[in-house]
Amino acid sequence: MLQSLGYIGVCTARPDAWADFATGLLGMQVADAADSGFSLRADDRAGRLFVERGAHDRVSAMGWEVADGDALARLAARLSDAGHAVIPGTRLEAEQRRVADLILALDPAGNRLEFFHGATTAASHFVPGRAISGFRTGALGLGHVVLTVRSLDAVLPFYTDLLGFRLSDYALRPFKAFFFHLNSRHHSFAAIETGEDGFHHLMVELDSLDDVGQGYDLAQQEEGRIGVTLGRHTNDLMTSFYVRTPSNFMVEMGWGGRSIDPATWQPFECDCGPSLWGHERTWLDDAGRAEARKLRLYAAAAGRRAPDFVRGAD
Ligand SMILES: Cc1ccc(O)c(O)c1CC[C@@H]1C(=O)CC[C@]2(C)C(=O)CC[C@@H]12
Ligand SMILES: [Fe+2]
Repeated sequence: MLQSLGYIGVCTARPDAWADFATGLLGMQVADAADSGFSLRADDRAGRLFVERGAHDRVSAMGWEVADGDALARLAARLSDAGHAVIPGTRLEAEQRRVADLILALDPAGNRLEFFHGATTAASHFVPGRAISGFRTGALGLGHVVLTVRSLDAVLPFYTDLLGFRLSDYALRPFKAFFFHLNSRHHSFAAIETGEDGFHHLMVELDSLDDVGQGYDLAQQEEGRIGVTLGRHTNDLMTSFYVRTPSNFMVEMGWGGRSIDPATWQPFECDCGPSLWGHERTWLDDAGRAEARKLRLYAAAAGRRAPDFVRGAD
C-alpha cells in the first residue's frame, strides 16, 4: 500500500538557521525560497523537506508515498471506513508539496500524516550544499522517522492494520521500541515508548561513510550540536550519529544500512541493546554514559552482541 517515506514538513521560528544547518551540515540544497519558507532537496525530487516559518518549532507533517491516484483513493476509503477523518489536500497544498495529489489524516497520537502520489522531479540536478557524494533514496525513500509515544498500544495498530507497515524487529529493553518496513530499507518508521508523544528523529542515509564522518567533524565544531555520538546499530547495521536540528528533534546521519527482502523477512526480538558500539547520549552525565557503555559490554560478553544473521550480513 505505502511505498516509502516521501518527505517531512518542518515548522520553525528560525528558517535561516535551518537553511544553514541543512546545507552546511547535512549537505542538502535550498530550493523554492520564499518569505514563508523553502524546500530542501536531497536528490532529483523537487523537495524532501518542506520548511515553513511559524511560531513553534516542530515536525508539521510526515509524507508517505503511494503508487498512484487509485492507491490514494483506496487508502482514503480504508481510513475513513475505520472512522478516521480524511481531508483531501487542496490544489495549493499539492503545489506546495510538489506532488500530484495528497490527503491528510492524523495518527492516534495526533501526528499529521500526508499521503501522496506523483512527486515532481526537479528541472535541475541536485547540487549538494557541501561536498557529499549524495543521499541514498530512490525506492528506499527519504529515510526513516522515529516517534516517541506515550503508549505503543494506542498507536501501533493504526500503522500496522490500517497503513500496512510490516514489523522488522522489536526491543523490550531498555525501551520498548518497534521497527517497521515498507520496502527493503530495514525500517522506514519506528516508535519508542518513552511516556511522551513526540518526534524523535529523521534518519537520512548518505552514499559514503566519509559524508557522515565529515558531517561529524563539522557538528563537533559547534557546542551542543551532537545529540548522540557516532555508533553502529545492531538491527539495521547503520553507522550514524544524531545531530540536533534548530528545531527540537534530531537528524540521524547514517551510512551503510542493510537492505532486507520484505518477501522473506521474519521479525524477531532484538535483545542486544540498540548499538554494537558508540551512540552515547551527550545529554547523559559521565556516570550515565559509563553505565550505558558497561551495559553494552555486558550484553556483548553474555553473547547478546547481535543476532547471527546480523553478524553474517556484512
Ligand atoms: C535501536 C535503533 C536502531 C536503529 C535506529 O535507526 C535507531 O534510531 C534506533 C534507536 C536508537 C536509540 C534507542 O533505541 C533508545 C533511545 C535512544 C538511545 C536515544 O535517545 C537516541 C538513540 C535512541
Ligand atoms: Fe534511527
